[in-house]
Amino acid sequence: MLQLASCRAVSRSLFSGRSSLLSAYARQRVGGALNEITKRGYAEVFSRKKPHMNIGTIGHVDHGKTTLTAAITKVLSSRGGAKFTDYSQIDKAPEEKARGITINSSHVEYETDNRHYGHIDCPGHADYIKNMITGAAQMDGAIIVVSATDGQMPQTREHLLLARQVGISRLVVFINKVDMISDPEMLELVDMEMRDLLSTYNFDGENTPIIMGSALAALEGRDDKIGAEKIVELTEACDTWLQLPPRDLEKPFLMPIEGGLSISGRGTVATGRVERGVATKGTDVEIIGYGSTLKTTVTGIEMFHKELDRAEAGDSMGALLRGIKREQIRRGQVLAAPGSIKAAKKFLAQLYVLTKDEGGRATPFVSNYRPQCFIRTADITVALTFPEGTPDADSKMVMPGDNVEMVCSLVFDIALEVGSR
Ligand SMILES: Nc1nc2c(ncn2[C@@H]2O[C@H](COP(=O)(O)OP(=O)(O)OP(=O)(O)O)[C@@H](O)[C@H]2O)c(=O)[nH]1
Ligand SMILES: [Mg+2]
Repeated sequence: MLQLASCRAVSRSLFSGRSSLLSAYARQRVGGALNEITKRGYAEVFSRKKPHMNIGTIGHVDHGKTTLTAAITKVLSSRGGAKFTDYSQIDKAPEEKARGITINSSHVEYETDNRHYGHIDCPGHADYIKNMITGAAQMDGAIIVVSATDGQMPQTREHLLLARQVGISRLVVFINKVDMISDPEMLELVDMEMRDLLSTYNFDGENTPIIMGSALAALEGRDDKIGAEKIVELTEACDTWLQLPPRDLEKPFLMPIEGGLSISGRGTVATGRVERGVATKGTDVEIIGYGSTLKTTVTGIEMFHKELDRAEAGDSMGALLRGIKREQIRRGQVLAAPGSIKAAKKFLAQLYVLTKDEGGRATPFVSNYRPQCFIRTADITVALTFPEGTPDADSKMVMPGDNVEMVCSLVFDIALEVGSR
């Protein structure tokens, strides 16, 4: 965990007559890992009648996150709150189909009576943890899926830890595949273990809602008692237990860029979730990070295939940018109000080194250790050294469990400010 202590020198609509920006976006899906806002929408103009919240599915590989995502859209679609998004529309890359696993995180949307949700289905496989972190970093709350047949597994624990680190404070648990378990004691055991594990990672283990059901039964429209009814219970638990975070509407606009694409005849779009502030058509912004700071103007905004006049903190959006080439946009940059934030390569950070039990390292490290550093959507190599004047800096070791201040040197500059995590 890393906290910046100080920065040193250290619709027929918008694009009239043409297909919408984000559907072109979904078609392009360059490099696979782009923020892929669904092309299915139920209205041309995005409605703000219900509060919007970003959630998603996390948990160990094969425990049923994608099946559950599809099942939620199916059950809510029967109540008019979603367009059904089938499993094959979520895991749709050829490699995902061939291997039967999620690699890229996918965005879907649905509505309950109380809220509009953007939902990111994350991969569980340990090899794709980068994509999970980028997905989770955009969530306000999450559903952790755990299979009743396996109970908690390594990525159940790792995802809880990472969820905590990216700032998710509440989760709902879905114990899946209960159709395969006949012994109720087994389910009780998984329930108890999950509550313990939640508490271990500083979530509220006692009060967190745990729903037991079968995502597959719900998706296949059978066994309603463990299928559809449990999905409804799950969405109700999300509505009541997951809290809408305060949105920073007053602060200068900032959107970490998750992806970019070019749409011929129209220009370049940057996508991501707005972290703070508000943008409208005509808002001037800077693109910051990985080199020079570029000045541009937002000329169009879409969210879930729908036109917006304004995007505000918490929204996942695509922003059409004037005079910007696709190559000038890169995941890890930010779009920000001019002058509100600067890029830096070198900074002093407060570090806490996780212990092995907490999901961290088993061994110490020394000066010049070069781990991967995640800052907003950026994923970048950093070299860690001791501050000037540290005695025996060359041989000094940092142990798991230590709290230390270290100088961080990134290989590229990234938008940073005091207090960044
Ligand atoms: N019996 C049973 N099988 C299920 C259930 N839910 C999911 N499955 C099966 O479990 C397998 C994995 O499901 P996925 O939804 O792909 O799992 P995932 O968590 O998204 O996997 P990754 O994204 O690769 O981590 C598939 O074969 C599903 O059909 C369930 O409730 N009961
Ligand atoms: Mg999946």
